[in-house]
This record gives sequence, structure tokens and C-alpha cells, in this order.
Amino acid sequence: MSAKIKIEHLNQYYGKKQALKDVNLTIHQGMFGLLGRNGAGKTTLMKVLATLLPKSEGKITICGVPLENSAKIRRMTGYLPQDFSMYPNMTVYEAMDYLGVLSGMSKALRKKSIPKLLEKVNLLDHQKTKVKALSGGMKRRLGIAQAILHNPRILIVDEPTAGLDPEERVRFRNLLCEIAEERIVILSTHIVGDIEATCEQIAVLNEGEFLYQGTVSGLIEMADGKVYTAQISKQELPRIKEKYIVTSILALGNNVMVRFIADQKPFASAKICEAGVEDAYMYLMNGEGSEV
Ligand SMILES: Nc1ncnc2c1ncn2[C@@H]1O[C@H](COP(=O)(O)OP(=O)(O)OP(=O)(O)O)[C@@H](O)[C@H]1O
Repeated sequence: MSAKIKIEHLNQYYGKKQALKDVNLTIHQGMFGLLGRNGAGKTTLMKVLATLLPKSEGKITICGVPLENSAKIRRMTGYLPQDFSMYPNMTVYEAMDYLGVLSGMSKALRKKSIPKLLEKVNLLDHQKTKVKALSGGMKRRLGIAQAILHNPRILIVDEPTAGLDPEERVRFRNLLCEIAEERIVILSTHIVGDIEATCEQIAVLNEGEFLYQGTVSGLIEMADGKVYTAQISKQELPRIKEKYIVTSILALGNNVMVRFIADQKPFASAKICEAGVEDAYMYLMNGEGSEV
């Protein structure tokens, strides 16, 4: 049976502050991207799913198991937090082995599965390196290895690519895609590019509420026929910025090539172009249909 997460009418509070507002969501096997600005409620949702934060209100089941059965849920989920760190003075192998002991794995099983996992995350050559000596990208990959050590059906990863160089980001994304072939991987990010290339299902969270749930192409369709480019003088730029949602600006001497969103053709020299996911995200976040 393939994995499934079902969330119904989830409300989450920190004292009087409501961080999640009537969240309803079904997540199926594969990569799921949770997109939203800082403070949107992504970490809160992930912590609730990982049973690290007690749910305030609502119903959640993971593969049919209610979230209240936290021992079983924890066996089914792996979690890589935003601020992951582990045993800096141990070597990569020692740290993994220690975590294996803590999660009750036998010596034989640890010996068999840890090298395989390190190979999967491309750290086998670094098994004798101390954790504190790893690069940012390597540390994140070790974080993934520890999160899937107990072979969970769900992997939850919070803002994993912040601070990684472009090459490491691509490598990390590819690793998550591989892992998602047989699991649900939930990836939270505020970087549109992270989900564009990898996630079939996405949701956009804003101030605790979903603005969009669906596919990446469905999101792009929302901005279809509304994205324009135009070469304008630098003096005209403030007026364009005032009137439209500008998604990119490229300097060309005294002129600029500006890309923006407008409901109708704004002026004769503006050329319509194909919408991208970043355009659609900006359109959604700034209120569809409205001029800014
Ligand atoms: N422990 C807490 N006590 C009070 N308010 C909190 C607490 N943790 C988070 N919040 C608030 O809840 C809201 C959602 O925060 P959350 O960390 O879930 O957002 P996020 O989308 O993960 O943002 P970021 O990417 O910055 O982590 C924010 O307004 C935040 O200030």
C-alpha cells in the first residue's frame, strides 16, 4: 500500500497566536513541496506531523494511523530539522552507529545498513571524517542519512537548502527525489526553485492558510497570459514597480529589461511571454488579479 497523509481541519496555536488556520490536506507518495515565506507556518506544520509539537485541534492520520499513536507515527517518520546538528566530535560512521544503537538496531543490522545508507547519500568516502569537519552540504546529507536510518515511510525535511551552493543544492534535491521513489518526502522551503524541478504536488502556505494546493503546472497556469517583458528606461522603472508585480529586472546600459505581471496588455511595446513558477508564486502572494 502506498503512503498517505490526511490532515483535516488542523488549527494550531502558540498561546493566543494561531499559526495554522483550518488546514486540510492530503499528501500522496512522492515529493511534496511546502512553499511559503518566513513565518508562514511551515515549521509548525512539520513539527506537528513529526509529533514534536502536540496538535491543538483537528484530525491527522499517517498511513491510516492516527497522530495520537505517537510511538507508531515516530517509527514511520524521519525528520530533518532546519537547525540540524549532531555529535561534532564523532566520525560520520560513529555518529550513525550511535544513533542506530539508540533506536534499538542490532549490531548486525547496523553493520549492514549504515554503509549502504552512507553510500546512498554519497558520504561513504567520508565515513572516518569528524562531523564537525564536514561541509554544509555534507552535513545536510548526513542529516538525511540519520533521518532514514530506521527506514521510515515518511521523510520530513525543513528548509534544507539554505546556505548551500548551487551544485550542492542540485545534488541534495536529486537525493530527495531518489528517496521519494518509495516514500512521501515533504520538503519545506521559501525558495521557489527548490520545488520547481522536483515536486509533483505542492502547497503554498501564507499566514497559516493555504493559498494553493495542486501541481506545479496548475500553479503556473494561474499566471498564464499575464506575464510581460518590456525594455524601458531606468526613469520609467519606479512607475512600473508601483503599478505591476515585477518579477525580474535586468540592467541594459541606460535601459532595463523588466518582467512583470499584468491582467491585460499594459502598453504597446510590452511583449507577452510564457509564465514560470516564480511569476505564478509572486502573482499568488500579491493577490491575483490586483494591480499593486
Ligand atoms: N514557539 C513559538 N511561540 C510563539 N509563536 C511562534 C512559535 N513558533 C513559531 N511561532 C509563530 O508562528 C508563526 C509560524 O511560524 P513557523 O516557524 O511555523 O513559520 P515558517 O513558515 O516555518 O517560517 P521560517 O521559515 O521562518 O521558519 C510565526 O508567526 C511565528 O512567529
